[in-house]
This record gives sequence, structure tokens and C-alpha cells, in this order.
Amino acid sequence: MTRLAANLSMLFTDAPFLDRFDRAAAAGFEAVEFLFPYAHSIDEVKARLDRNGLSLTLINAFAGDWAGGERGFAARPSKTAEFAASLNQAIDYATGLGCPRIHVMSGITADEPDASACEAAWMGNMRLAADRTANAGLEVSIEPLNTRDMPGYFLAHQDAALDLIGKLDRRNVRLQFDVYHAQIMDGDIIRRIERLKGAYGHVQIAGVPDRHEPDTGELNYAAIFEAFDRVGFDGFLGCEYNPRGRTEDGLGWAAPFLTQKGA
Ligand SMILES: O=C(O)C(=O)[C@@H](O)CO
Ligand SMILES: [Mg+2]
Repeated sequence: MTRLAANLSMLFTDAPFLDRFDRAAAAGFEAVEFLFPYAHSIDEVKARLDRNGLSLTLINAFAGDWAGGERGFAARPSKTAEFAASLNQAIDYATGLGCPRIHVMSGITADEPDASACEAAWMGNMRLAADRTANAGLEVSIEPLNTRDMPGYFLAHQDAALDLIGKLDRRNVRLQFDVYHAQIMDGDIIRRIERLKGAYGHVQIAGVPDRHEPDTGELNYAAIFEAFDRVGFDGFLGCEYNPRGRTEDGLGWAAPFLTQKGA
């Protein structure tokens, strides 16, 4: 069964962040995800989830100066203190908000002088993340990002991320399988959904190549939804795209999977 989560960092962005929860629920979503809730208290965010009966599927740990180009710390040898602080904060939010999963970003490492030091930093930081989140009953996700949108990011390919997860040897770290990034970098989406079954705990979707609604472009999302069903994926598909216009006007493709309000 296809279950959708609205990504509130990208959908309904004509409204202030806290009002996006109301808009997502009114549009028929039962779940949401977002990158960084940290400008708001846990209580403020929880009140919006509760009053709309929404569950939360994913948050990101703080990733640094986003506008300045930072994209997390895990693979950056000089940022271990920032990493630990962002992890503790994210665990507090995830626990307080009933969110099962934290996306921990690895960082831009293209300019780091020593690639092996980046991998060593990643291993150490991610083991810390895995162990602390496991104690809190949470999962960590890592996400390869396409090099067109995110040049220099530490993780770009699905198989490379899987290799790192294998070396990490922690059961609560899994892939965040973003179909948009995976198609741009690796392709072979249906076979990949089958082959990586169990290795991804969260999925995100968007049209390719423009990152708009998943109803145009080079991917056949009806077949992709069927493939996730066929392999028994029972998590949420995060709608992480830039709407072509007002979010609600572009939700025709999602209508079969949204709660019909007033029905
Ligand atoms: O850009 C994406 O895709 C995401 O999922 C964000 O969390 C940033 O990595
Ligand atoms: Mg994503």
C-alpha cells in the first residue's frame, strides 16, 4: 500500500513552517517529514502534529550553515564536536516528536585534503550516531545525493553507501532511498528497489530531471509504487519535490493515496 508523507521543507512553502502541518493534513496527508525543525521548540512542533493527527517519519540532524553551503558534518574530520552536538539535539527532537528516524548528513568533502581521513571520521561519527540512537530506539538514515545538485557531497552512489553501511556493522543505520537522486546517479530503479529491499528504511520521490511532482519526466511512478508494494516496503514515501505551483494544485497524482476529507 502506497503511503505518502508530505515533506514540509519543500511542500506548502508559501505558508510559514508551522502552518504547513495544517495544510498537509487538509490536503489528506497522514504523515509529514522535514529537514530542520530547530527554529521551533519541540512543544510547538508537537502541538501541530497532534492537532492535525499527523505522524512524523523523518527529521534531519542540524547540518550547519545551509545558506553558506554546509551539508552536515559526519565525514568532516574537523567537525566532530559539531557532529556530536547536532546528534544530541536531533535525538531530543526525534524522541519528543515520536519520530522513528534521523537523517544524518555526511558533508561536503571535495575540498578535504585527505579522503581516507574523511572515511575514518564518517565511521567514528556514524558509530556514535548508531549507538546513541539505538539506545533511544531510533534509526539513522544516510542518503546519497546527486552530484549535479550537491557537488562534492561525500555520498553520491547507492552501492558506495551500502558498502559503508556494511563496514559500519550497525543494524539501525539504513539507506534513505531517494528515487530522484538514485535515478540521476545510478538508474535501474525497479531492479534496485528489489535488490536493496530491507537496506532502505525510508524512501523519497520526485520527478526527474526537474524535481517537480512525480507525474512527469523520465520515471514511471505507477510502476515504481507497484515495485515498492511488491517487495513489501511498508514505510512512507516522502514527497520531496518542488511543486510547479501551489502545492495543492499539483496533488492530482497523489489523490488515490490521500485521505479524502469530508468523505
Ligand atoms: O535533498 C534531499 O534529497 C534530502 O533528502 C535532504 O535531506 C537533504 O539531503
Ligand atoms: Mg532526499
